Amino acid sequence: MDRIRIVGGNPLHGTIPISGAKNAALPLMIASLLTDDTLTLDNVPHLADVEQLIRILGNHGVDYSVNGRRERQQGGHGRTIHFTARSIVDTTAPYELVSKMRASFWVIGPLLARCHEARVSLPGGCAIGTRPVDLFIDGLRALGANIEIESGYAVASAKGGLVGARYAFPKVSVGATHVLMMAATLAKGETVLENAAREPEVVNLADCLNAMGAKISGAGTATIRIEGVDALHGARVQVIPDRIETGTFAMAVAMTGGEVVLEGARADLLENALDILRGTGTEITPLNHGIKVYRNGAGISPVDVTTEPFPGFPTDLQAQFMGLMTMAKGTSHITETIFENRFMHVQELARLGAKISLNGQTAVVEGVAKLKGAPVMATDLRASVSLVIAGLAAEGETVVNRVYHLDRGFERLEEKLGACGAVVERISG
Ligand SMILES: CC(=O)N[C@H]1[C@@H](OP(=O)(O)OP(=O)(O)OC[C@H]2O[C@@H](n3ccc(=O)[nH]c3=O)[C@H](O)[C@@H]2O)O[C@H](CO)[C@@H](O)[C@@H]1O
Ligand SMILES: C=C(OP(=O)(O)O)C(=O)O
Repeated sequence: MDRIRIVGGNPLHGTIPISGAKNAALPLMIASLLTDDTLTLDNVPHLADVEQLIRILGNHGVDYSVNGRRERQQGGHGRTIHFTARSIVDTTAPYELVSKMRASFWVIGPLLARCHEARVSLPGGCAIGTRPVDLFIDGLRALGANIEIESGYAVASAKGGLVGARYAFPKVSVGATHVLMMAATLAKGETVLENAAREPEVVNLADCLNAMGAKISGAGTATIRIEGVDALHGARVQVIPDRIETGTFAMAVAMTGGEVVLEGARADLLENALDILRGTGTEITPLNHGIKVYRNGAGISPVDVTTEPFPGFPTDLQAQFMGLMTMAKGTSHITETIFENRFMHVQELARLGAKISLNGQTAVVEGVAKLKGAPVMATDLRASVSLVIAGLAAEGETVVNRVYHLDRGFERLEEKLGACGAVVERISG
């Protein structure tokens, strides 16, 4: 199993290209199931989750072809992938494929909308909480689907097709918003989704569906209206830059000091996190083509943070921010409100010398003057990268084990950090 070895202590200087967002690319790829035409996506990151979803979509009959290898080799932005689902050859998404990642469950929406039936294994994904699917089931039932859980599968049907309805999410869910929005595009009549997720990835998906002929308004607000249409057609759509990768590298610079331009990053996708970072003493300057991040030798100020649905502070940056706070000049409180088990990095950061105690869903982080390198274990995607950036700031050698988590969500991580002066290498096997 691959490991990442880091020798910490170097400030970061240079330019890091920001990749297309994993969490935007995945639902866009799934949207290809809604049409027999070709959906072309630009700026698709090269990640294990994307490759896995290609396999899952292939099982349903989606063909794909990839361009852009040359640009990628030259450090350019992502790949262009054409997805074509001429016909759906199988409406079952089997356990072996779906159990590896959460988002694969989302095929249930388009399959039901287009084929009026779906049999989808209950999902896997990062082990950061129980992650139920009740909202998907309730929402799709509101659109007229019959759904039962049988032997670990959601078995769904909608004879005669889905029918538009009003559905108010009892809790904000990104995935359930994606799925209901996709399902409603081909339903009869109007669907109104209330208390919908407002994440930029939802807006990216709505823009994509509209480019395919859907009639969606209000994405990015809590109320989304979808007027069902008879069919969708092909389109060409750009995956938005990854705001979590952006925030992660910004926090790395805040930890190590230095100056880095995050090329292609969009400040409007993570205003809240950038404001919080400014509060720690990090200079953040939006540029035309990205964001500049700078921290001089002065210490890191502690800032309290609570994770919230967008536009609040993202749970996917909580672990990285905790890494930063371990070196602050004082105590900070980090409260996780989205996932009940997303503090697995706490004990690993402690191996590097961090002082963190847990009080329910709040971590109390007492800053220390320095971290010291140690062997650590990656437990999930964002926890893994928090250990990498903490390792960059720690004295001496840190080895992060089980890095396959990282490959799900960070494209060319070692290469990007290495180009900015970090000593970081992958040890295979
Ligand atoms: C691939 C992808 O885009 N993953 C992101 C997506 O995950 P995902 O879409 O799975 O996260 P949700 O927004 O659905 O989860 C939010 C909360 O709702 C709960 N819930 C969700 C569905 C449901 O049917 N019932 C229920 O109770 C979840 O357990 C969680 O407590 O949004 C999360 C929240 O920003 C991010 O951390 C993940 O990186
Ligand atoms: C939790 C994440 O991914 P997933 O929802 O696919 O588990 C993540 O991207 O941080």
